[in-house]
Amino acid sequence: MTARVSTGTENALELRAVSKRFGALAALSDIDLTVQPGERRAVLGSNGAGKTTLFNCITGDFPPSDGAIRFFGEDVTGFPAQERIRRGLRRTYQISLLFTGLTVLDNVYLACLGVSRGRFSFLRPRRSSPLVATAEDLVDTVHLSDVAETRVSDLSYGQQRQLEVAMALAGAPRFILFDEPAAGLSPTERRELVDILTGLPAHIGYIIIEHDMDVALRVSDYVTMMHNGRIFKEGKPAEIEEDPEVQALYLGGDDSA
Ligand SMILES: Nc1ncnc2c1ncn2[C@@H]1O[C@H](COP(=O)(O)OP(=O)(O)OP(=O)(O)O)[C@@H](O)[C@H]1O
Repeated sequence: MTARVSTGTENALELRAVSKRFGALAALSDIDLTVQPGERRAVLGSNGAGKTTLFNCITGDFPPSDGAIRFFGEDVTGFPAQERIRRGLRRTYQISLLFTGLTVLDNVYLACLGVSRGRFSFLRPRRSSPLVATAEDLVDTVHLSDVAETRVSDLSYGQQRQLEVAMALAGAPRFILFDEPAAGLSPTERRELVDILTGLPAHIGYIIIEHDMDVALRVSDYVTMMHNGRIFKEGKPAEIEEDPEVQALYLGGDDSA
């Protein structure tokens, strides 16, 4: 496996000895993780491995029990979620958070409005608003221009997941956490999502939690495998794919690693 060490330059994300306990349960134990700017990282692991807990600690949805988290060099361990968003961190959730009665464009516009500090307005968006143009660009980035004026409730499930990617792109993020964006998608929808993720601007790094090994390996530069709240393996996609221990865990259902 390729070793990942800090180069001394500013990393996008750096976790040092991060642990999270829920009572007696250690959901995360001693996690060290370094992700460089623009890097695309997949986090894989069985149910309960601690992947979503890892995201929650990084976003500030809840604090770690121990350890430190740095975002582009700044210690954000004690920062509330909103402060991390202001610094360019975004996430998507397993559960959809879309306004289903509004159009695709309105959803993205509202996401842009929500992250543009101090510019709240109760008026309907005007076509001339710069934020509308930004929202249109984001809709295009996720291949939804043809349905920009369609209500979200009339979109396919796959299109709704694409829309969630657009919403995460609002407000010029530097880093995005994608929580199982391919879950429930058809093979065609998965290919579309892979195209969208691999086509994102190069400066935007991300971590993607993904159960589908094929999707994870295609959209990432580097892979972190978790099991029982710990990192047990890291490497490039090709190394992970060929690793016998990973194969045993993923294909054989071995729970003893
Ligand atoms: N708020 C919480 N309170 C108590 N236990 C929790 C909480 N959140 C997570 N856990 C527990 O922590 C462990 C890790 O859960 P987590 O959701 O992070 O795993 P995961 O790898 O994301 O799994 P999945 O793939 O099923 O989403 C599990 O045993 C879970 O039951």
